Amino acid sequence: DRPSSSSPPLTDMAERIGYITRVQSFSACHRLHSPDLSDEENKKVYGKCNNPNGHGHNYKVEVTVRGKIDAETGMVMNLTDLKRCIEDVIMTPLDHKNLDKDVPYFSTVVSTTENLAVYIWDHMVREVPEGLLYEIKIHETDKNIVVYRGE
Ligand SMILES: Nc1nc2c(c(=O)[nH]1)N=C([C@H](O)[C@H](O)COP(=O)(O)OP(=O)(O)OP(=O)(O)O)CN2
Ligand SMILES: [Zn+2]
Repeated sequence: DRPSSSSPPLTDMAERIGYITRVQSFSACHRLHSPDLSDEENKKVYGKCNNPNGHGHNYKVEVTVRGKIDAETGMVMNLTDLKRCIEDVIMTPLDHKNLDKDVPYFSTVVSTTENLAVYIWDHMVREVPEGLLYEIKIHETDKNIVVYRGE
């Protein structure tokens, strides 16, 4: 039977799932050079991005978490906490750095945006509450965008 207009609104007991995203930009330089290829092959594969002195990007990263909207707080997680995770995982180790020279991970892994997304995922997944990390999306340029979801 339909509740009368005077009855309190039905509390929605269904589990509601939300996706929240925080965006952060950072600047870094790199050179696309695979240790598994010869210098000639590197030049062939990466072209101008293999120039020895490297180049820079203003990367824009979108970190998305997915989870239940908490009935009491109304939050999937506090975006202030996500901001701190981004500071620790992205800004401190990557901002204004040379990815290949300042980040040990990229001393043996070519610093493509795909690999950068994997790096950020692997470190972010340890920082956010278990099971919540959904997606890392990186805009390397206005035209180049990479998505990684932990697969
Ligand atoms: N699959 C990938 N391909 C390329 C990557 C990458 O990370 N993954 N990265 C590069 C270079 O880093 C380069 O800086 C970006 O490529 P490009 O689009 O050529 O950059 P432009 O500045 O030339 O931008 P346009 O506006 O398209 O000219 C290359 N490939
Ligand atoms: Zn580049």
